[in-house]
Amino acid sequence: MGIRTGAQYMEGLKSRTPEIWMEGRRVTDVVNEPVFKQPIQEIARLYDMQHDPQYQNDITHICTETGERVNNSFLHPKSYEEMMARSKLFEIYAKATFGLMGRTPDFLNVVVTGMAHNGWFLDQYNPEWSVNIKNYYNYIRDNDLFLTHAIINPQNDRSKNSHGQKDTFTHLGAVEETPDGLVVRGAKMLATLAPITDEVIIYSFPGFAPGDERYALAFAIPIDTPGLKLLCREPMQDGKRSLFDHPLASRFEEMDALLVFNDVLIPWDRVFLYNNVEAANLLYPKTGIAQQPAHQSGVRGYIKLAFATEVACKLADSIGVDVYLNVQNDLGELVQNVEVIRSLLRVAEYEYETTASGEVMPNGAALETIRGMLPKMYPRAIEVMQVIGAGGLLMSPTGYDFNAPEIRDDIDKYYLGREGVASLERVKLFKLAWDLCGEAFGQRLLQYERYYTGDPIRKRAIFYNGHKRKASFSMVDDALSVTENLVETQPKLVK
Ligand SMILES: Cc1cc2nc3c(=O)[nH]c(=O)nc-3n(C[C@H](O)[C@H](O)[C@H](O)COP(=O)(O)OP(=O)(O)OC[C@H]3O[C@@H](n4cnc5c(N)ncnc54)[C@H](O)[C@@H]3O)c2cc1C
Ligand SMILES: Nc1c(O)cccc1C(=O)O
Repeated sequence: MGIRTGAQYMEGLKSRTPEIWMEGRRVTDVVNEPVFKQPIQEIARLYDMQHDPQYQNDITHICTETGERVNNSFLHPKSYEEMMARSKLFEIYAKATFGLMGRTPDFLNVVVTGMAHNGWFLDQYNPEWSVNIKNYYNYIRDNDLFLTHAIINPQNDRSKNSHGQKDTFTHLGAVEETPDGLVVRGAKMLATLAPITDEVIIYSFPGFAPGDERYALAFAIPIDTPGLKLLCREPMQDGKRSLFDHPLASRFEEMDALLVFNDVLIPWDRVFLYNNVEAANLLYPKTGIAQQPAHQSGVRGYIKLAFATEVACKLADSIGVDVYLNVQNDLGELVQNVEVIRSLLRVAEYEYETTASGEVMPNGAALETIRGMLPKMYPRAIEVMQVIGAGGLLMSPTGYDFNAPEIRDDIDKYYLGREGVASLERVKLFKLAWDLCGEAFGQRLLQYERYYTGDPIRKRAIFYNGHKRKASFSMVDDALSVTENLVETQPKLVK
């Protein structure tokens, strides 16, 4: 089959019956559910772009195995050119959502592609696992499926491991082995976009301890597998708020869900890892699913940071405050931050690494630096936007007010911006900014940038410890070398 259209993606959603709970009710018609309607359209647009002559050659390629056209996120990069073909796709998809949808299909496609092409790692433990993940990769590539994932345990008692929790099956664990597959029970979070996806893949960041064997799992199942419940958080837009008043929140709500597994049967051919703490801890670092997804999220984060910076600059210009030094200083800092991420991306791509199995990966240190800097830079961009917008962010009329003839003159007169900026233009800009820096929608985007890639504190500590292991500190040695034997040659202190 190969690439799908947006309509085929939506037909796929209609063909499934996932158990979705939101605001205390079952969601049975996800395509027509107001909360999901527009986000589905945004994802459908990404699928349609694969058929658009303007984008097709930049975001898809002909699969050498099947001869079908498939998305570039399924490329297993064996050259700089193939790595850059993925980078181009990441950028085009990110620009289509201003970087505000973090878990677009390309993200997990990259994860599964990485896992599937590093089967050597899984073969060390169980050769069936590498066959299963490779077959799964072929399946989602050839059917162009959209995945969600949940790799975090529910936030119960973080001072204890999974086997130390009060209830054995709070964290998702294996209950029993059957001839047909593995029965699992418990929960995982935080499956972004789960209600509007086709499948879910489960695995974990490193962190298992001896005794956690039953929780050391990696598998994938259809999102409507019997026994799987999706418990959604409170929606951040009800699908009825106008595009005028909420130009971003009304389009890009990325629903997050807790996944609850009630004795769900995972067919053996969908099990990629099981009952092995060492394998579960090494899956992430050893199969490239730390580095390769960080490329996609680095490009996406760059677009999102650049977008937020553009909004802050336009906001300041619209009310004439970017004539002042303090504002110029703040905006200059944001623009430089964007340049830092852009430069790090180029360095990551120019200084790519090739693995023993011939996989080309963007430079790990540069990607890890992006991973550590975006959680600081994006909140900074939002803070500057809030400081510049000041009270004006709370002082906007609604689209309905513009349509009220009795007050239209007042609106046009008192919501005017600087010379040349009509009230409609200024108000639309401030609404764009408010969605990013005021709404719950925008706060989620900020929290996303802090935590989407794991805990930045622990990731930065891992990065430092890795640096300490690898660095030579040779400059210190050089500087100290001139002072060798100084004590012996030191002239006696004569008072
Ligand atoms: C908007 C958003 C979308 C997300 N989307 C997804 C997704 O699609 N799929 C997915 O699997 N995950 C997703 N995540 C979850 C993300 O992976 C986690 O938020 C991240 O890994 C951090 O884990 P946590 O949120 O449970 O924080 P916790 O680990 O509970 O940390 C809470 C606080 O305690 C501290 N802490 C906790 N444990 C330790 C420790 N052992 N040592 C030191 N400090 C500790 C942390 O530093 C932090 O300050 C998403 C998160 C967000 C915010
Ligand atoms: N955040 C990630 C995820 O959710 C899955 C795989 C990798 C990552 C990552 O950022 O490294």
